Amino acid sequence: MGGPPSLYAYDSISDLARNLRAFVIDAQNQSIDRHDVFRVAVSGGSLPATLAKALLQESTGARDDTLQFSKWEIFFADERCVPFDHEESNYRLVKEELLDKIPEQEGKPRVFPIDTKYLDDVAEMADQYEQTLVQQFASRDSVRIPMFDLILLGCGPDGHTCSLFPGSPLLRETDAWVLYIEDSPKPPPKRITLSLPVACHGIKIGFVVTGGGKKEILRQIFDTEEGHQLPCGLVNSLAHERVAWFCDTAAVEGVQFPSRKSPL
Ligand SMILES: O=C(O)[C@H](O)[C@@H](O)[C@H](O)[C@H](O)COP(=O)(O)O
Repeated sequence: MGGPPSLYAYDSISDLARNLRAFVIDAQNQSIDRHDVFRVAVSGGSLPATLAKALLQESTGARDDTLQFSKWEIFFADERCVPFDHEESNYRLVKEELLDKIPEQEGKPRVFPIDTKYLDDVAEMADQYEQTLVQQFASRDSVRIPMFDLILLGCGPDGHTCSLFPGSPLLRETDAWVLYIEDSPKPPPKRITLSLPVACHGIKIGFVVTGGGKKEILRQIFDTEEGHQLPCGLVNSLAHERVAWFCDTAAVEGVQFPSRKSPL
């Protein structure tokens, strides 16, 4: 039995971004001290923009406020099966919101996009990305399942995360690391996603959720038994205290589960 996840709520997006920055840099420093690399998985949706607000702020120069992007390896928690330059591409979003704006002196991360050259064969796309993860994780650490240093996720209004949707058979997968879906309820229909065990296998997992449109689903996820069965609720139940939720006050309105301010 692990402890409960942490729920942080802020009055403004800039407060949220400041605290998310501290959380990410703390995870970064611990990872670099541990194995000289920081392996992060990111999702799409509104997350890349909020993450960019957090990471592109000016540094105070202190170690606990310094990003070492040259030690970062960025992976994708999910991707929409569209070309890289398509407006729905998560890679494009992360690139335009964040990667292209990192100041040169902070170094360049290594980026591992989900290769979309097999657009007609989504099973092949998922296999290829699993091979990328095998090369980056298993060969180095001989692991049964990749362990990211940090996984950053969003929460859909139905409680989905990555491209793992409520009631999907994909939620029962225990073996494969990377899965595909061809009938996603959120467009576009074809998507690639980390499996639930991999999405829960981060040393730290951070959800970023903002706006009043999420308050009902957050209430379900945190305060009800049924909510624990939703994909986001399953991440909470499987990863326990390794999970931190960064929300604004609009998103947690009506949530009984106690929220706090500081992640560190
Ligand atoms: O590519 C995607 O669609 C996602 O990775 C998805 O899981 C997203 O994170 C949630 O739908 C939340 O999206 P919002 O933050 O935009 O609501």
